[in-house]
Amino acid sequence: MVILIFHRRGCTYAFSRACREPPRVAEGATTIRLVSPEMRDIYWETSMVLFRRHCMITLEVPCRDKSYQWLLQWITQKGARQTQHLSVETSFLQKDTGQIKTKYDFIPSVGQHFFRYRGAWIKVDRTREQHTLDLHMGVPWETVTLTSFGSNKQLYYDILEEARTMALKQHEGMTIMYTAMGAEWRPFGHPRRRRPLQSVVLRAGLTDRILADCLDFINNPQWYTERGIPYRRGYLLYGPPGCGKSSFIMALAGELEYNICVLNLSERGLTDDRLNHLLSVAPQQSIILLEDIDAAFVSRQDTPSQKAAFDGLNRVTFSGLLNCLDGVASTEARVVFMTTNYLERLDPALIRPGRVDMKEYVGHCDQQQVELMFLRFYKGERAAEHARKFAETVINKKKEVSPAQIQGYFMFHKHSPPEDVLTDTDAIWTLG
Ligand SMILES: Nc1ncnc2c1ncn2[C@@H]1O[C@H](COP(=O)(O)OP(=O)(O)OP(=O)(O)O)[C@@H](O)[C@H]1O
Repeated sequence: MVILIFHRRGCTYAFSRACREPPRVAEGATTIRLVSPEMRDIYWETSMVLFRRHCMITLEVPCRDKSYQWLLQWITQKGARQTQHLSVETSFLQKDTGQIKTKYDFIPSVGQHFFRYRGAWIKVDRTREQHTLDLHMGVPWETVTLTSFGSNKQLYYDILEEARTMALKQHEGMTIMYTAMGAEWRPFGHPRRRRPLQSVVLRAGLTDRILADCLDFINNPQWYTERGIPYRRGYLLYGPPGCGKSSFIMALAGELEYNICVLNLSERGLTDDRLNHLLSVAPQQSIILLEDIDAAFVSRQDTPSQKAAFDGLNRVTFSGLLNCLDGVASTEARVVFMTTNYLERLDPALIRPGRVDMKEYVGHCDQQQVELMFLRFYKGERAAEHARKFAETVINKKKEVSPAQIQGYFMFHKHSPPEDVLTDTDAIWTLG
């Protein structure tokens, strides 16, 4: 068999004349001069066809895949070269001061780009279908294809891992809120800075009790598997408005390093099937939050006319929700939080153990909560004494007061000395 060997761009290639074997880098080969430039081109083209067939590896990432955006951003960071074609992605970041900063990311636009990774050149083809839509998002269907020499799949695995880690790092210390769009979850708004758990002041022991229960649940999947119990846990926080139910769930998610998937059960078009699907594809490490759960359904005690008003709205049914909650089985911890202002309006079937494992009342302030809230707002030598006095005055008024009202009052007196805050307490109930 005749082996042809030639040298091109620093590499020496060899292939059989009969073209039955793929070309390979020849061991110990020396460059040979081919008789004419035409011959050289023919050999080169032939060898490249074979080379592509046998020695190129491509990875196709469709826009519906979770890693699609990560990958585009990673490629930009790695410095896609030989391209002047960029598209912009605008996002918002919350700084430590709470200020929102606008961030512009340039990502490779539709077309061809090249970058180098671990010594290998990689070609990026970002293509957009003109006639195919991603039906859920209503945007043209896109694909990114990476092509590189060799047959090492590990290269792509490493790229995807790096892209994922880089994307997660960007949101370190942040809580991402997801909302349901079609059949999938999409982040909405900007990722929020984690709220410290102790900034939500609940009755003594309540925060620790819920946190300990969540941690126990998350850290013991084995316990559930061994007993054949679905690995999920449901929580219900009920109580008057402005007492910290939503704020606590946000802060708890931050503490657990979870994100939050908010589901609006009253949404038209949220059918039982869609709900079921959404619950089973919720992002990893996320809390499913069903707020104001009482507003989504008519209770069994409601009048026929009230029930009729709900009919035909193409919404999730009560029995559909019960089934979905039962069916939320997944290999990783599934945490569902529900909130309501009206516990008595909830159907007992919804809050029976298994669907709701822990029910906690989050109510108006007691003296200790008022004191702690004061201390979170005012510092100084006499802060403890002022806090005690303020809390006594407020509680002695014998009127219900929510933490939101106390917070509003402190914000009104943001620039007042603590002494003034002690004298104007009636304003707590009259401010906005
Ligand atoms: N216990 C608390 N400690 C600190 N701040 C609180 C507390 N409760 C409420 N707040 C403040 O009051 C505002 C409203 O709170 P939040 O929305 O969490 O109340 P909620 O109980 O969920 O109300 P709703 O039932 O109306 O949804 C927030 O800005 C929050 O910071």
